[in-house]
Amino acid sequence: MASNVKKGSEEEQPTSRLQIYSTSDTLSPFWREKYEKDAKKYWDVFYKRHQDRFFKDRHYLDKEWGQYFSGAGRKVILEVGCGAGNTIFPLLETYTDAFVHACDFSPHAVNLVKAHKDFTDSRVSAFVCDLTIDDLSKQISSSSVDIVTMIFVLSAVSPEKMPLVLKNVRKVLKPSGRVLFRDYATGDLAQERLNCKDQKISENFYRAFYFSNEFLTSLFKENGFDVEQLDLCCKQVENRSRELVMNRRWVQAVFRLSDGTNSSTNTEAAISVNHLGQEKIELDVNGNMLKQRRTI
Ligand SMILES: C[S@@+](CC[C@H](N)C(=O)[O-])C[C@H]1O[C@@H](n2cnc3c(N)ncnc32)[C@H](O)[C@@H]1O
Repeated sequence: MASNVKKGSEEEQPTSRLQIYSTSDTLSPFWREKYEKDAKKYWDVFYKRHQDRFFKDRHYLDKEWGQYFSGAGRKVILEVGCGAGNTIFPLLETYTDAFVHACDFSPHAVNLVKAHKDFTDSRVSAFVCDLTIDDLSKQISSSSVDIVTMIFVLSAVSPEKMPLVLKNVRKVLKPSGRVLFRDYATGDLAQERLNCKDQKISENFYRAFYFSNEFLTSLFKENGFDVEQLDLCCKQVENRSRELVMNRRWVQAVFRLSDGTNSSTNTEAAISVNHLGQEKIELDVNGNMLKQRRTI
């Protein structure tokens, strides 16, 4: 996180309503409607206020997914919910031939991307788009994208509307394309403690969805994707000055367009829990342990 966000400041404390979505929660109609109406506005205010200082550049992408970005030919990437560009600019730097489409429903976020020192029209097309409403194929040719990056964006969309995002993305993905996904997992400290600054989008506005393996697998399968890989990643982060041990959990996954056949065998083998630097546990689709091994 950017150093200008003060640790332990008033600003980080939830002062009002916190709405956490989970597969078992039901939102009251009032809050669902209010969130949907206000989400775009609040994210836009968030970027107006924090500019490009809140999220850190994501330098792990080539380490985690290099095999998908490299290879023959110019790769076309679509970053959905691009924010200030913390995913796209590290990618452009590493893969010097890549072309990136980047969209977000916050006009301020898209302007930050366009104002970035590494932005150039010949390599980036940045545009405003609400993924749940606007048809991506009006901006990008159908079946032309090699890789869609979905980094901490689907958790910002209400569960009822997630299928709309996946259907939208499907239109522009090549048949051989992949969706690279990373987002909050159930049991993340922010879900447990409800006071993490990551959750605060604006005054009185907090938002998150936490994915379970089962929910994520069904969501993508029901919308025409197969699971190629799915890891539950867990990391303990210690903050000595505040005497806190924080359990961060996120899901990292790769999806491809469904070929229409039943690929449950592949899916079972691919799903794993990865306690970083500690152990790797392979689960079947129902979360039962198949194998456990040390990774260090
Ligand atoms: C946590 S930020 C992640 C930004 C970026 N992917 C990154 O790697 O840093 C989530 C982003 O999703 C955007 N977003 C949320 N809902 C959206 C929607 N329905 N359509 C387009 N963008 C959306 C927000 O404006 C925000 O920029």
